Amino acid sequence: MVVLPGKEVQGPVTPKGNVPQYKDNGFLHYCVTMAGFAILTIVLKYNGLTPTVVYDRFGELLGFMNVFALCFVFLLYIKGITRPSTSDSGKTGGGFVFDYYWGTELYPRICGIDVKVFTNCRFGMTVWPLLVCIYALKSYEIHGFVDSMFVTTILQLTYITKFFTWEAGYMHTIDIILDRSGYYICWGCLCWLPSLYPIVSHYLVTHPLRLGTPLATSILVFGLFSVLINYLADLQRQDVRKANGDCLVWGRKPDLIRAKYRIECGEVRESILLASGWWGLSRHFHYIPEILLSFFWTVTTGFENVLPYTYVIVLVILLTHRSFRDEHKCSMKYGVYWQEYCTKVRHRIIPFLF
Ligand SMILES: NC(=O)C1=CN([C@@H]2O[C@H](COP(=O)(O)OP(=O)(O)OC[C@H]3O[C@@H](n4cnc5c(N)ncnc54)[C@H](OP(=O)(O)O)[C@@H]3O)[C@@H](O)[C@H]2O)C=CC1
Ligand SMILES: CC(C)CCC[C@@H](C)[C@H]1CC[C@H]2C3=CC=C4C[C@@H](O)CC[C@]4(C)[C@H]3CC[C@]12C
Repeated sequence: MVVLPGKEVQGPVTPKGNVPQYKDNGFLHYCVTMAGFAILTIVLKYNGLTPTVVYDRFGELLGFMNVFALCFVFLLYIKGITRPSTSDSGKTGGGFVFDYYWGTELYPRICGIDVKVFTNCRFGMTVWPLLVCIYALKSYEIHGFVDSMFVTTILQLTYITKFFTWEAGYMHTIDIILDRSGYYICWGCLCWLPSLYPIVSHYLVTHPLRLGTPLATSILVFGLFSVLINYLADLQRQDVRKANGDCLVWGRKPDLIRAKYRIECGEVRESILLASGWWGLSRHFHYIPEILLSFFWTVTTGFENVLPYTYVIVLVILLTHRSFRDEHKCSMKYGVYWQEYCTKVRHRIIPFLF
């Protein structure tokens, strides 16, 4: 976060009128981390050691991370009250338990390091691919090449690589602009994400399944297609806003709503809501390929056990709940303009159904 070069980018203006600054070096960080991991793995191998010790002692690591995260969240709670980094901070009035859960600061920084970028991107989203590689290595040590592990590894790594190419876009999501740095986001990214998100790879170490080339290839192709759609949808709204609507969407002039909103100091600003392309099919169409992808990387485990499907199930709940939270936020922010968008695009996630 500190040493690697990157373009300075700005996040969206906060309710208190602050404009957070970021260094866009996420993709470089990801490449350096993965290359570092590969080199260390080779060095360890030459010395008769292996990184798969992380798999063997994962319970202990997770136990430590839990204690660390709970203490860290408490320190953030104190910091937000006594030494906040910005004016987007303070108690909510909901009492200690709620403030501990929700956090007391939107953009805490410690020694110049943005805490949420660290916990969400540089820890949670970084530990995930490392664990996926470690579990794949462990499986290889025990069973040799297994196609189900190969397919799930490729799909998860492609998805995570996609995330890092788009990390600056993530700075515009509700995790960053709405959720404070408290138990929910912080413990979630330090403990919940590393234990739940790579669960399929963890499961396959002890439950290898030979799919055969036709099935493995089909799952891989469908999975890669799902990542592509999800990526294109996220990119579409970003590109339309960057071009201020002066561009083509699916070969046509885009259907736009120029939505006005007011920030807390009373200043009026304008933003674009895209009502065509992926964003004209439903208001959160991009959640469908996101869920399908997780299904494809999980179906590699077969249908014997529901355990590896935990992530897919949680994701369906999380994204449905998120669509409500996000729409509440947009409706508060844009008022009649959001209603206009909802009238044009009637369905929330599944076109013609929901
Ligand atoms: N695997 C996981 O655990 C999860 C993955 N994801 C993925 O992360 C990515 C981003 O998540 P997402 O929930 O979309 O979060 P975002 O916050 O990026 O999306 C919602 C925001 O986009 C803007 N917006 C909404 N509708 C439109 C529109 N029609 N045109 C232009 N802008 C619009 C609004 O922000 P504004 O205020 O700027 O107008 C809205 O708050 C997705 O790919 C999603 O699938 C998400 C959650 C969990
Ligand atoms: C405490 C728990 C019950 C809940 C924990 C929630 C968080 C760990 C997760 C909530 C939203 C998640 C994410 C949102 C969007 C993302 C973009 C995507 O491209 C990659 C995944 C992620 C960063 C994802 C990560 C976990 C959450 C922050």
